[in-house]
Amino acid sequence: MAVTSSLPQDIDLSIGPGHRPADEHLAHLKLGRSFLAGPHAGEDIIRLRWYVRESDGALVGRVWFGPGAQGPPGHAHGGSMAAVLDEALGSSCWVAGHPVVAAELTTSFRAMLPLGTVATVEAWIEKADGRKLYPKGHILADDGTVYAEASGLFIEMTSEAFDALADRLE
Ligand SMILES: CCCCCCCCCC(=O)SCCNC(=O)CCNC(=O)[C@H](O)C(C)(C)COP(=O)(O)OP(=O)(O)OC[C@H]1O[C@@H](n2cnc3c(N)ncnc32)[C@H](O)[C@@H]1OP(=O)(O)O
Repeated sequence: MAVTSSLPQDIDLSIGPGHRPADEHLAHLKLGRSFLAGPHAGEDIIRLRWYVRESDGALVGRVWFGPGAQGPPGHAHGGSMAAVLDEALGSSCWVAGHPVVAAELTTSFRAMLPLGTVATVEAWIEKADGRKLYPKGHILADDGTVYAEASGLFIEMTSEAFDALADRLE
């Protein structure tokens, strides 16, 4: 069954009585926007390109965190960095021939990443044990500063599970 990718207009995220918007509590801070709550305009959240390093097969990315990726004022949301690392660690397995999904992901945030920064992502398979892959990765500034690093357990899909997913591609 194909998954539709059209933008739904009728998703109801309202909640029952006894709640008021958290924005009202935060309005005095003038945070403006956040990675998850938006508002988002166009494609100014994250842009990235993945590469495979020819010397060792590691996955390397160049990533830009835009205004829509905001967490703390002017800096990247931890979830935005975790999302990049999730995809990086998973993709390091896929490009090595292992179609995986994430089972566990541990992320350490080491330095705040200013919005507008272009950073480098690196990810590689640290260890493999049957269907269990243990990739690691990090997001680095051009001067070597580590913004965030991650390790995870990724499970290689069975051929039946992979075929079932392939059936859902549009
Ligand atoms: C080019 C394309 C690039 C794409 C990159 C994508 C990167 C993005 C990665 C993601 O974010 S994927 C989305 C988030 N992940 C999920 O939605 C996965 C949800 N979980 C599952 O689908 C299943 O739980 C899973 C496939 C992970 C495991 O189910 P299985 O039935 O295939 O495996 P099974 O339960 O037999 O477990 C196999 C082994 O893994 C272990 N295991 C499974 N899930 C675990 C878990 N969550 N934590 C720890 N260990 C786990 C399990 O104990 C067992 O260990 P042993 O072999 O030693 O007995």
